[in-house]
Amino acid sequence: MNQSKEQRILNYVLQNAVRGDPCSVIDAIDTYCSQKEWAMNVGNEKGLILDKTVEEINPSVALELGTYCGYSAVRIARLLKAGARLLTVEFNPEFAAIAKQMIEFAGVQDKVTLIEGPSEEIIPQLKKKYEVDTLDFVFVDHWKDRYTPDTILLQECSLLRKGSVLLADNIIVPGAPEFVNYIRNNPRFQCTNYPSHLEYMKVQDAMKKACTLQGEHIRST
Ligand SMILES: Oc1cc(-c2ccc(F)cc2)cc2cncnc12
Ligand SMILES: [Mg+2]
Repeated sequence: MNQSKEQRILNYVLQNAVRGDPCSVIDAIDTYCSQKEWAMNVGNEKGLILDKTVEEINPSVALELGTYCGYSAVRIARLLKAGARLLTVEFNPEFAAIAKQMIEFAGVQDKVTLIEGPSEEIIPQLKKKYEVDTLDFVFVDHWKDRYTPDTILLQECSLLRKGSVLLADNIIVPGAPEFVNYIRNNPRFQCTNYPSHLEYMKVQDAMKKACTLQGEHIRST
């Protein structure tokens, strides 16, 4: 049976990157996906915006929605301080299997908990099953029609505190217009737009950062 694109990406990393070196894994994926086969990793241009946001927040607990091959999980985990952790959620079992190997090869497995399943089922489990109090940072990079419902669900599950930061990919392509409308008009969030380009392409894209101004449990008087 012929290999999937994601398996080919992993094989290229295993043959061209250095085990235990996250940067070499990131570079190998970017090289393969810019020269051989396009894939929906956040890529290096938007990846630098992700890096800056993670370094600014220096999160103790981070959540990623949409693991795919593990590119951004490795990108985030390599920047986490000792004892900090990333929970990453992937719905597609094939993608999750590739990401698990990618994360282990990069040597960041001790910082990353990969959870396979639909985000709407996993988010309500984070407090009890995954011992999360609140999330310092959320990277939103899964199916665009889940951006808004999952942002609402994070609030309903009291997972966002004052200062929690969401960073959403693909604001322009494929686009998340409903999410933009929701977050822009919500007084609970302070938004910042980061124009960029679609990974490995000369197509306009953008990321949106949303800072939580008040937590779920702190009701306005
Ligand atoms: O970064 C992304 C890009 C694209 C995508 C696909 C096809 C196309 F033509 C343009 C863009 C899809 C994504 C789905 N989930 C998460 N991230 C994604
Ligand atoms: Mg994306």
